[in-house]
Amino acid sequence: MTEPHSQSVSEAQHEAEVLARALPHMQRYDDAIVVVKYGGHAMGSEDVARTFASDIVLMEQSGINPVVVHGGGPQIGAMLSKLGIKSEFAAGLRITDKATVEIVEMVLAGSINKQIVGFINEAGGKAIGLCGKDGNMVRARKANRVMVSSGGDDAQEVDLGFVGEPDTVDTTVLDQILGRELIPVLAPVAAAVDGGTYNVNADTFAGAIAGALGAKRFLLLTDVPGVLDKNKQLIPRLTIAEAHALIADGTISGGMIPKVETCIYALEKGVEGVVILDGKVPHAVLLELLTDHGAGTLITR
Ligand SMILES: Nc1ncnc2c1ncn2[C@@H]1O[C@H](COP(=O)(O)OP(=O)(O)O)[C@@H](O)[C@H]1O
Ligand SMILES: CC(=O)N[C@@H](CCC(=O)OP(=O)(O)O)C(=O)O
Repeated sequence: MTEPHSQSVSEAQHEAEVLARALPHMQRYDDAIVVVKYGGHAMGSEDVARTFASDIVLMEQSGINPVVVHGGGPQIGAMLSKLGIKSEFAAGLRITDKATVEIVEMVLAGSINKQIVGFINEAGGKAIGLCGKDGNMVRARKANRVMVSSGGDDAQEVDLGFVGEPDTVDTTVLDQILGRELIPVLAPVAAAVDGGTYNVNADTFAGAIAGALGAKRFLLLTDVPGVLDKNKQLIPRLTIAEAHALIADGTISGGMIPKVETCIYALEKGVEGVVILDGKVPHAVLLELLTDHGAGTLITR
């Protein structure tokens, strides 16, 4: 046998061993619902988005029921600036006036949603793009005003406009879709309880969906390796109590606060485990679900 041939046999053997090691993980998640929040920063390049889409199809083919909830903050920002509409954030949430909510709906429920649906379908899946309005899935109430400090002592109360908090989640449509080889892809736009449209933070929307579906795992794909400690080192595991302590001492700040709070909400609603991980790492979801070492920060009760 020549050297190159023996090498390729051993490589193939290695690949077979990797596949075999995935079996117990596949069995653990057989028929389980896994909600994956795909953040706007994690979308990165088209190559990364296509790899993500094929991983979602592989999950579905392995007997897992994936539910994708996507964000698109940077993409909304780009469209608003193209149109000359100024946009500001308060407490990590976009202050959303009437003109902005129309663009948010257009970008999230329109272009981004259909792009992800397209990539999943090109990878051999059958994705269905929906937003919270479809089938009355998520109804939202107006978000509370938030306190924003302007540097000095004088904190100001800010009205976020058309920003909503999930009020009720009706899973009828998702119950019809899941378990039938279909992959729901959800945009975080919701109907207002009193009519109209609300812009909902994608993490919050995904947490509400994961909680209502009683998902086994809730994965949040972002642009950092997970929750980092004060020395910027990855914290592989956290309990709810430890997460609260890290928020209180300032280790967790900015956009990571609503993310971790959403994780805590989902865990309290019965989700077994929540993982925050880097969506820009190729095959991040497969690494987490189907390998022994997992990825990111796992938060459990
Ligand atoms: N302890 C921490 N560990 C990791 N990231 C943190 C931490 N504290 C604050 N952050 C910030 O949170 C950001 C992630 O939140 P966000 O930008 O809202 O993500 P996404 O757009 O994916 O929803 C990180 O890029 C980082 O700047
Ligand atoms: C109220 C609010 O802030 N909504 C977000 C919705 C999109 C989102 O959350 O996208 P990421 O996950 O990519 O950040 C926004 O307008 O940007």
